[in-house]
Amino acid sequence: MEKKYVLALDQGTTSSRTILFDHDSNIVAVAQREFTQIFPKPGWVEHSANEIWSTQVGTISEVIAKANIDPNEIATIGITNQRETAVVWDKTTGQPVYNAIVWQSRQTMEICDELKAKGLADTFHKKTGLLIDAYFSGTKVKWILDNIEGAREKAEAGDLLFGTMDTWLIWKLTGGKVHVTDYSNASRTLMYNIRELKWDDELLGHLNIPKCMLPEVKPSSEVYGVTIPSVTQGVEIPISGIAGDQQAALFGQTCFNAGMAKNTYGTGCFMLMNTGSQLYDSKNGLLTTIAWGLDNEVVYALEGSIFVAGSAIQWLRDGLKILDSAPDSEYYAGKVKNAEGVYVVPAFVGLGAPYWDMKSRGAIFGLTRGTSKNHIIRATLDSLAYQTKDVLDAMQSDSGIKLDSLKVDGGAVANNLMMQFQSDLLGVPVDRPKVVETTALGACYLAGIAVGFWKNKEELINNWQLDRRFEPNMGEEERNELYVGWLKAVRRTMNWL
Ligand SMILES: Nc1ncnc2c1ncn2[C@@H]1O[C@H](COP(=O)(O)OP(=O)(O)O)[C@@H](O)[C@H]1O
Ligand SMILES: O=P(O)(O)OC[C@H](O)CO
Repeated sequence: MEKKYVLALDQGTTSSRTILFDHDSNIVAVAQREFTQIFPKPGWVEHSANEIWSTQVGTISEVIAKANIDPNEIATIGITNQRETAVVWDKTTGQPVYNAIVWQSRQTMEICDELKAKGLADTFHKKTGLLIDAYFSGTKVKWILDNIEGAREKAEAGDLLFGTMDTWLIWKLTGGKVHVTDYSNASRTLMYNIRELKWDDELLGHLNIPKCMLPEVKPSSEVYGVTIPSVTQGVEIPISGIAGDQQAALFGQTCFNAGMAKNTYGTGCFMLMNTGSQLYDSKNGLLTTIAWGLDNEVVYALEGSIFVAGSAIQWLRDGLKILDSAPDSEYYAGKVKNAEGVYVVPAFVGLGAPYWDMKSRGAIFGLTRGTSKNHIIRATLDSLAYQTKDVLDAMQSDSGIKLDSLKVDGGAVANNLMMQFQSDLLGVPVDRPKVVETTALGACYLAGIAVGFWKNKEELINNWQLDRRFEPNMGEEERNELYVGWLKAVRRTMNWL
């Protein structure tokens, strides 16, 4: 039967999505299921790996039914995922030994402090391109082995497996046969040497993690295995693409050349710049990471990771209950001229790039008797733009490359007011593509290339289409004044705990 489609599984922080794309990169059908966010203690964030699996597999059948296609028409599957989130499971029973510890979670802060106190920051940084921070998987795995009774003995006996969500899903999709990840996900674990492309024995020693529990690391585009028919409507479908969601979005935005960058506004906000074969050692708090492995080469990226972006809008909705829905934020924010001196610093789980302060916490500044909920909503939206300026400035300084426009994507870019403010604040145009599901698209491209559905990446460039360009419309003086206020506000949240 003619292969007409590629299926992308996008396992995000708040929902599992499956999207069916055709050969021209059009979305044919989407299914999405949210899952429980577990907050056992302040600053801790966990997910049930079994619920992640059940929501993801549920969306596969849903999408096939919605699109009304024969599953035999699906050429292949690409996987993309929230990165760093770590699960450890028993390879015989298939049961996780503990919840998945989410990238945002701060429960390994003490382990990080201990590693830093031993003077290991440079060693980890040189080998992994990362910093010692609770964000990355390594200390999460150590925490599970240290805290769950019997886990360390079992891990050492080879009975437990570790995976990020790509690895977990592929293991489940293949009926427990395949235990793999790709370079882009491995590069977020704090255990992978991004220069020598191997799990690093010295770092594993410092973290006390047995190597036998780690997945095999592969390029981002090759056939890793096939699904068991029971999960894909009675048909075996190859799985041939894997990338962490932010790297997948870089690929989906067709940022194939060094110097090209994108910014994704989802739960968090992540700016990545393709740096080709070059590894930049950031002087400004950015990470060096692997973008993808393809065509026998590894492409590197510079990354600015912002922990709280769209989730600050969710906080307005679910925490403060001053919004019914995230899109309503645009309406309320538009009722005021600007934030009128109010700044929201959403450091709910500390601050990521470029500050890297696990001990800062969120704050609202500049309140007066005239402050309304509209100002707070406006200032919360503005915080996405300010945080983006922080990382863009760092990136331009590190790379010496001045961007003449910024490609954006992710759920929150639907907000026109926020996009306009972003362009005003950066002083460069902001380009929003027609398909903002670039994460899923990137996974789809990587998978499609592996099986010849698309010839090569050059064929994909023409599929990128502009939806809207936001042009800057703010004077230099106003921009600087606003930004100075933001920097002052951020400084005051730091080292709070
Ligand atoms: N119109 C909007 N304005 C502002 N934020 C929005 C809007 N629509 C969605 N969001 C935010 O975008 C996020 C969802 O984006 P998505 O790319 O699906 O995230 P993720 O992949 O991290 O789960 C949510 O945090 C939500 O609050
Ligand atoms: O779920 P998202 O889209 O916010 O992405 C999470 C990141 O991969 C965390 O590093």
